[in-house]
Amino acid sequence: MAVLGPNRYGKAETRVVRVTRHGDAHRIKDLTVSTALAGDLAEVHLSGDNSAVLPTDSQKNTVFAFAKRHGVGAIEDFALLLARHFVDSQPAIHHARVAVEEHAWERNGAFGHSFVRSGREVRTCVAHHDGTGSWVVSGLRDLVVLNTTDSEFRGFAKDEYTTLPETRDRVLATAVDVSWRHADVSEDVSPDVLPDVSPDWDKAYEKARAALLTAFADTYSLSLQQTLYAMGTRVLAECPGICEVRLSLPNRHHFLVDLAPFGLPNDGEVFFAADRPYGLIEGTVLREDAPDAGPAWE
Ligand SMILES: O=c1[nH]c(=O)c2[nH]c(=O)[nH]c2[nH]1
Repeated sequence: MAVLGPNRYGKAETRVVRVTRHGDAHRIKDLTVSTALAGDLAEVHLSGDNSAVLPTDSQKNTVFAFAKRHGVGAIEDFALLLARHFVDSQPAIHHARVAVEEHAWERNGAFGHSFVRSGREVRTCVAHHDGTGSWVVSGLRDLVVLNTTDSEFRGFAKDEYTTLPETRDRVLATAVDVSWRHADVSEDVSPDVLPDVSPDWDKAYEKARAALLTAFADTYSLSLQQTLYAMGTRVLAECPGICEVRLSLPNRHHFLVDLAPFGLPNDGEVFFAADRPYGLIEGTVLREDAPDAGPAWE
């Protein structure tokens, strides 16, 4: 006998660009939005009764309509607005998860209407709402950083397969993929209304990003694991509203090239930047008194 397990459905990766026109000085928000709804959805799976199913096409349309109707400020507010809307408007839907990625653009010179896609990282968030509460995780990915010194890796365990030489000076590089959980998301659940009291998402983002970058640069690293912990603790120290930080750090290995065959020295000047395989260092840093995460990480 089979039974239906956990399930959800939605529209993945709706690409929406919202232009705001203030005279000649335009603004753009470029987002990828994914919705996922869960609730009383057994019948659609078991008997094919679609009466509880708001089509994923309608979910996509809602993203576009809300971008027009409410505008797009911080992506966390947009995600919460959508999540609350689906739960509040669909009797069968008891849980909504909305993930948003923001792709950064910069002004192209002094032109008000012209933009250059930025080489910056992608800003991310995931909002959950279940009718009684909301949870928000914010973050970023593809923040590529590199230190040319102040990184060692030695004293590690060795077995018969170990060939890695110990080093007291290496390049340390990674593409930061990080999410942080906000402890103090408003419980205001009124439909289509932004919460009265919500964290200043943009300020928290800039503070967390600055903390990550500073900790990466000023930590004398004995391992990427140690750097990960330093980055997580720095975010918690700088951002009181954040209670948990999850980091995923690929170790972008830079191998010193042997130039001796060409009669050349190589005193930490020429490296081979390998793309794979790569070490993947992952970890969570959280406050001792962090509240229960609920569905925040689902
Ligand atoms: O910072 C590092 N941590 C490791 O666990 C590891 N393993 C490895 O081969 N190089 C490194 N570097």
